[in-house]
Amino acid sequence: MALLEIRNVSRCFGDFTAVNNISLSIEAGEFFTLLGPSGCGKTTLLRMIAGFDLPNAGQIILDGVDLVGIPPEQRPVCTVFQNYALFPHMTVAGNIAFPLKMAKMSPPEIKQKVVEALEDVRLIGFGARFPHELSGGQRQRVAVARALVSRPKLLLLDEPLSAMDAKLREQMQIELINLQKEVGITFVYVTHDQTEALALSHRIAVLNHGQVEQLDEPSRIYSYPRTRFVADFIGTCNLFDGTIGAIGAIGALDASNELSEVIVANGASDTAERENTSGLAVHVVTTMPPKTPPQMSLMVAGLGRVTAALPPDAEIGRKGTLALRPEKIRISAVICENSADNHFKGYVKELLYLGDVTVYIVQTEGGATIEALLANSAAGRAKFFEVGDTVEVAWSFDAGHFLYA
Ligand SMILES: Nc1ncnc2c1ncn2[C@@H]1O[C@H](COP(=O)(O)OP(=O)(O)OP(=O)(O)O)[C@@H](O)[C@H]1O
Repeated sequence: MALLEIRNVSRCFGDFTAVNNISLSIEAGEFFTLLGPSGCGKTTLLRMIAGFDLPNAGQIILDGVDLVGIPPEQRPVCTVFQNYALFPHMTVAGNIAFPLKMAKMSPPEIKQKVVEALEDVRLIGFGARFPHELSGGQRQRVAVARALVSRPKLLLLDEPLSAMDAKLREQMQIELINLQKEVGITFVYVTHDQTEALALSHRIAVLNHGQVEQLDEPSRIYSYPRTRFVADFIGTCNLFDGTIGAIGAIGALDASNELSEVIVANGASDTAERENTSGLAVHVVTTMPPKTPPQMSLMVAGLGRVTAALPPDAEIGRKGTLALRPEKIRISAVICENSADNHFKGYVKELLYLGDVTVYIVQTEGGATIEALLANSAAGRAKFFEVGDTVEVAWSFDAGHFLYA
């Protein structure tokens, strides 16, 4: 059984449903993140785990015990907030010792545990300082130490780094990863920052309108978003609405016959009539090397025919979205023909120089807008193209990810 089981939990405020029948499990030792835009319900869910709020329906089970009905201070759960919430009149050591004093631990034991906690967050030597004598990063480390000192089963962190500048945030992210590994306590982390979620988490639940849209490892969330919302919310993504025009290999897809029901079976060498899932007769036309991944062509406004990897349950005429990350797109000057599966001529409409990379917004001849990302360091050049340059954008058939949503 998982350490934390959230079963069919809902929370309504009047007519408004902030958390809508969420179920998820978190394993012991996981760094688990609730990620979503403002108002998606992540803090409400966290508050219910902590006991500061109660669900209207559902169960929250920690280590086999239903927490609903148990007051916050009796739950083996601690929370770290964005604003640190340290006692200003107490020293660092006093702040960290506070929950141990409340638990009536003996003074020598408290002293020992405070030293260990200061070690955990690399603040040895800071015990006698007051919070106002610390930097933001140091204050948050004290808050984490105070939350961890009583060794809760679960540490909840509500946007703990959002008040920090980018550089400090990155440093604190590394510290949190290392700390979680060292202490082995399960972290449930709330953030609206997708890069933070990708960097920190073992698994991420992406929330939208009070529901989980996708629960997965960071790399899968990024590379295989399950919905259009996830593709759009995590990183930057070109999203092309398309209709499946043909199913088969690139060579066999006849441009003059876009809606033909052509199927090329892997390894098939004969010509034969088959039936597709809708019961229609389809024509097997050619031999494919056994390892060639199945493909399809999509009809996309502004681009025309786009070749893509064949998703499950593909059928001619079915609509969906091709999600294509900007870094998967290549740009070249239109001098020689590009041999990639998909290549379109256009011009650079806009660009954004970001130092290490440049974002190019390319308008294709057909009228589509495509965002591409190029690393600048490779050729030691600041930028490869200028606004107005004629270019070709290209990507391989398996660079994108097709969604039915
Ligand atoms: N006590 C409350 N009374 C009424 N509505 C509430 C209450 N608490 C939260 N809400 C609403 O529930 C929704 C979810 O709020 P929640 O704080 O969980 O969002 P969030 O995803 O954490 O957003 P943020 O990142 O902005 O904190 C919001 O629309 C919010 O206005």
